[in-house]
Amino acid sequence: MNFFDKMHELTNVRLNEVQKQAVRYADGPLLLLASPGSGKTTTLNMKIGYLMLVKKVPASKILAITFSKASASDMEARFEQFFHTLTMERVQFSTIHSFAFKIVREYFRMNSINYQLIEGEKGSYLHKRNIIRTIFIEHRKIAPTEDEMDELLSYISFAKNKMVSDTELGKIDCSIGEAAKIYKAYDTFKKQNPQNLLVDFDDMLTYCYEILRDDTVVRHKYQQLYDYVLTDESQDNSVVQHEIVQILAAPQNNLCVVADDDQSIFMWRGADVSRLLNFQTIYANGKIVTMAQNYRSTKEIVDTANQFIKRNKNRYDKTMFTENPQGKKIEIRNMRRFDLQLNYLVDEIQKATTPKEMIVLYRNNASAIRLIDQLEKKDIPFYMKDVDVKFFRHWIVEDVLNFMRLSYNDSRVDILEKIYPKMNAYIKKAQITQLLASNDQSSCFDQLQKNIHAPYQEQALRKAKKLIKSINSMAPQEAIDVIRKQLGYDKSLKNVAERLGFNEEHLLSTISQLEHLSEGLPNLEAFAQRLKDLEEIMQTSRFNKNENVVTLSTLHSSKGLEFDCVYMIDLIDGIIPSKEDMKDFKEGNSEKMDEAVRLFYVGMTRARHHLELLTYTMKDEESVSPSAFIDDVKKIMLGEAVGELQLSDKVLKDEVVRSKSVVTNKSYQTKKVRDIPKDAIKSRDELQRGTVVLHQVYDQGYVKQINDEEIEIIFDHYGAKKFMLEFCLKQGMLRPLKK
Ligand SMILES: Nc1ncnc2c1ncn2[C@@H]1O[C@H](COP(=O)(O)OP(=O)(O)OP(=O)(O)O)[C@@H](O)[C@H]1O
Repeated sequence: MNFFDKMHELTNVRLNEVQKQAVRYADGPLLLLASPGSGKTTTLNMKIGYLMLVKKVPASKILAITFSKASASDMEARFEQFFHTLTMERVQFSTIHSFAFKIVREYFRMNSINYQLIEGEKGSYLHKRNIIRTIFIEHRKIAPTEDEMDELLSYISFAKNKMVSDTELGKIDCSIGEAAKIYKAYDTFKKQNPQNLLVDFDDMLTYCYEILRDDTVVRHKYQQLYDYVLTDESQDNSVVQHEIVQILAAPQNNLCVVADDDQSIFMWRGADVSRLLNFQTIYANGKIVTMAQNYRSTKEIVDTANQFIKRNKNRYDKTMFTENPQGKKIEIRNMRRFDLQLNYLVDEIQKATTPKEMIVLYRNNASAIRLIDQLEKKDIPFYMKDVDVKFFRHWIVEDVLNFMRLSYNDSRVDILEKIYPKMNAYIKKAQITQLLASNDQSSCFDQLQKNIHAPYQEQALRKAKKLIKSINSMAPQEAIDVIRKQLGYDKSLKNVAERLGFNEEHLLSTISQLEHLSEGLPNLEAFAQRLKDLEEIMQTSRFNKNENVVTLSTLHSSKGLEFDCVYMIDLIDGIIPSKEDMKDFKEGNSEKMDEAVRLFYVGMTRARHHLELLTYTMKDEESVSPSAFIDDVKKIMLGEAVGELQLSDKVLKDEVVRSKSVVTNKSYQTKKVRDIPKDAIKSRDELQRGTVVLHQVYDQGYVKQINDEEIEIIFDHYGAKKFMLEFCLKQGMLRPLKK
């Protein structure tokens, strides 16, 4: 009996002709282009079995590399299931990181180099985040916000993974001033003691690559160790990862690269799909086999997704097809309002007999907050993939809670100190400093009345005191409304967004989410408790993994999964595609738009039988436009040609007017660089001791000291602060005060 018949008998899987061809092709470089659901994991496993059982290759000579831990264990489990009766030998299934780290550890040991890992385990002073934070403060003279930290971490990781040279660092899109300098300082810091290196996850890859490149002994050892190298999910590999694989497979190049360029969605992490697109340039004798038969989804879903992805031009042209039955139509639901989408979804989940066959997909984690609130209220359990509790730690949430805390006791100057610039009481930093120094236990507002800095402050303080006291006995929803509108918090958010280039819409939507979460709660304590509870519910949802419950996931985390029913939600312009995707696209750069299309495609192809695309036209009293991708899908379903993307003008106009960016998981690429004001001070000659200036962030102040490198300004509200002069001039941070 031949190998394939035997496998059919044992596993009940009969490989198709293309899959067989991929299995048999053992010698030389092979790119196995696999459409979603085409059985790539199945084929890869069969190939390993074929190498061992037919070609008699010892398991120790085969290296199988995957991108994530989950796929390494998934491959191993499937291999075990297929072959446990046929062989006792075990193949090495590694993630690229664990394999690289093995080589690095061994090299360091041999050369008596000590190292310390600075990523993974939180809390230590020498943690990657802490080091970068300290360097940021040294350079920028101010602490980074959480968003800035995330953006900087992404930037550093991206540069490392893309192997960007020092001279090219400045060309990477990043809104953090001096990002390149911080990057270099971080790298230098890690290597300051060559006998005791600090190593983060990205360094494992870079060191591994450098060792393999430069150390002939180590390189030969590993090249001889493995006769066959196979890599899964290779569309997610970054430049440095591709380099490592390329060296390991040489010189015989018995390399099998399994990938789907249409599912490449980690460009923002440094994934480099061009390596796949240039496979036959890299390997002149490289063979490309396309596995396009989808075994997962109905014909309706496969055909629509296949047409949809063809919108992207820079890809291997393949036509996904299926022999599965036609199935139901893809449902497109355009609701009038966001909350109707929410109600509908909760209803659907509640009605489902096997909720574990259901997944809700969204682009941004923020989409899950109100959904889990509703699910919890209805006592519906769920499993959340890659839990992200950032929302509950957001500074806006902390601000609102601080307003509420102050309402219990307005003598708490420590709390007032955190929120005074965010309310319209004209309180200055110097006044807070005075309050902190005094031992007075009376109301902060009463104390401030004794020392007002302008006549108009008297009434403002009286009003603020009254409002803050009043919110204590209000229902939380009403209290938040007072904080937003009467205490001036919304206005302060708009100011922050304008000055720092934050996404105003995202800030307002965060506070508006909070307001919704407070609906129906009786008092402020209940509100604070509700936030804690929701965070805990989210965290503990991981224990529901194998239960009969619905799964919630970002589109990014859904790769590799399959479900009977898939609900893709919040499909509006501004989210998918995001404003940045649309803006770049209009300006002739389609990279980000192409990735958004792939993300949408990954979502669609998770569904076996039932796919619903949900959108709406109103959110938080504002009109929004259904995603341009929904129009595409509609046209495909009606058999119409898909033309130019019909992007919503409204979103783009808003973008221009408000000059703000959108939040997605791709922070380093999506932040918009703030426009430099026309009247910004550009020369050092315009500044001297005593010059009164307006700073983009801290408002009015005067120059206390200035030299060629630094400028120190005393601000009316924030006291003394030092800045790098060059940065201030280049970024237009200072403007002259108009008389
Ligand atoms: N030749 C075949 N005949 C029948 N079923 C098959 C065949 N090959 C694969 N399958 C089935 O198709 C489904 C999808 O296979 P697999 O999970 O390997 O796909 P995939 O290519 O890894 O998908 P994705 O890229 O979307 O994650 C599995 O249920 C698998 O058993």
